[in-house]
Amino acid sequence: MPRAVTAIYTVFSTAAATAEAAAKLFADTANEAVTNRGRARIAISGGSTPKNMFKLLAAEPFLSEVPWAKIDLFWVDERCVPPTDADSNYKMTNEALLSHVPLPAEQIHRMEGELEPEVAASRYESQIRIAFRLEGAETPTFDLILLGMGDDGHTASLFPHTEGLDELSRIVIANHVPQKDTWRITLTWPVINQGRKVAFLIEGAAKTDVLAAVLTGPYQPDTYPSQIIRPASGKLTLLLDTAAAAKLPPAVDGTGTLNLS
Ligand SMILES: O=C1O[C@H](COP(=O)(O)O)[C@@H](O)[C@H](O)[C@H]1O
Repeated sequence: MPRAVTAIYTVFSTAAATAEAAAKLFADTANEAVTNRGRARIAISGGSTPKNMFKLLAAEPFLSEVPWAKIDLFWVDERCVPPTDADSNYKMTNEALLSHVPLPAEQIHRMEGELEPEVAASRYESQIRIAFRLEGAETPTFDLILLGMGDDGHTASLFPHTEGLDELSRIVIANHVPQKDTWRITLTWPVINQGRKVAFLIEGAAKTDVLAAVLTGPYQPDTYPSQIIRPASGKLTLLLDTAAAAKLPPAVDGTGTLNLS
């Protein structure tokens, strides 16, 4: 039985407004975590969607508002390529964000996509264990996990019908993606669901149908891996543009709620 959660979606008229809301969520959550726990541990996604948010975070007013010195930044997933490759999630983030902000290098925890996938996954799991000071079977609770969604319904690097969807005990895995003839490194879904705040940032008409299937269709996480994201907090946040939200129940004053059971 999937966990019951409330999905709260906010719909913005432009991609720029969606990116600004995501940047605000990042800044507010980082400040809240630093106030409450002295540090903020945030995991970000790659692909193309978060680029505008990263550019906003690298400029005022967010540049001054974000407590960079107290943030540990992690990735939700990575492609198995070197950090200089055009496909690298790290490269995009470095160019749009990291090279412009005072985030200390030792607090930037990148996945080593250039290594053999299993090695990269196990090294990243160790890196997380050290950063979170985990003991034994403890798993990490990120303050914020920012997710994207592909037009095939994948999230993180949990693609439809891949073995990674069955992993329940590890923190990080190498996931073989036959449909792309490649490997990916990814946080596992139980770890994503343990995040204090878990939010999707989704834009564009290419995602309209799959988003409606994920939120309003039957529960088929093997086909639509994004459906497996049901945070333990009981709340799932989605920041959407009008195109992505076009087939969801209409939002009232920009916000809609769906009880996922
Ligand atoms: O391959 C990936 O795809 C998803 C979605 O990317 P987008 O380009 O459609 O925004 C992304 O969330 C993930 O991090 C990335 O590795």
